[in-house]
Amino acid sequence: MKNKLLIIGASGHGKVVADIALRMNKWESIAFLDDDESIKLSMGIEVIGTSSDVFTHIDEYEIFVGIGNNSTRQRIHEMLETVGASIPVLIHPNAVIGNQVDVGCGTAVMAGSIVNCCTKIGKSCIINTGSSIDHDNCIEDFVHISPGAHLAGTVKVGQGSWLGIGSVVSNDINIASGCKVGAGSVVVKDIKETGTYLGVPARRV
Ligand SMILES: CC(=O)SCCNC(=O)CCNC(=O)[C@H](O)C(C)(C)COP(=O)(O)OP(=O)(O)OC[C@H]1O[C@@H](n2cnc3c(N)ncnc32)[C@H](O)[C@@H]1OP(=O)(O)O
Repeated sequence: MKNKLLIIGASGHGKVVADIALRMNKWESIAFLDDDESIKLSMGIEVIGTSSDVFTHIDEYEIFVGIGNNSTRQRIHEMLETVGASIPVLIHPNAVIGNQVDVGCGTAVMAGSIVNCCTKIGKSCIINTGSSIDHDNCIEDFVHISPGAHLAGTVKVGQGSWLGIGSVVSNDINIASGCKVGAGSVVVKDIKETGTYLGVPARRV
């Protein structure tokens, strides 16, 4: 493990990621990269360059993508994997992680979230504040489970899907890849096709 952490993205999501890293107390120093060159400091943490500078830091830093947009995060995460960067998992000390839970590299698990036993979470996911993911779920790579979303047991969420804030997914449901589930929506049937789904019960729009 390297003792420095570099976070790509210094705005909202990146700051929450940095906050987790500070609380984990594993790294001697933390810095940001951000493509907005006007940002020099974020949360009191120095912005030391833009994302294209990442290659010069790979030997010295562990690197984490702190960008909320799923496809942008996927693109940068996959590039980092290609060049052999060391990518940590960030889990807030006040998250609850059950037995036999796997969490992939580049995933952030935020404060107050609960991941119950025998669940697999892929790489570069966001398990956001106060969400719950119950037993035997399979959350594929690059998924974002927004704050306060609740997933019952044995749910599968396909790659790159985004479950909006406060959404609910009933048990034994499969959600296809690349879907958006709107804020407060309730999924009670399998979602088989990529698309945007809203409402109670959630329907495609
Ligand atoms: C820490 C953080 O901040 S993490 C981020 C958390 N943020 C979220 O979870 C946001 C989730 N996003 C949403 O729910 C969005 O509304 C989306 C992505 C589902 C849709 O966004 P857009 O495509 O921009 O849709 P838009 O806002 O134009 O709305 C289209 C229609 O759907 C309706 N609508 C939008 N979202 C919802 C919803 N969640 N439930 C019910 N209806 C909705 C709108 O009222 C509008 O209806 P109208 O045509 O009758 O006026």
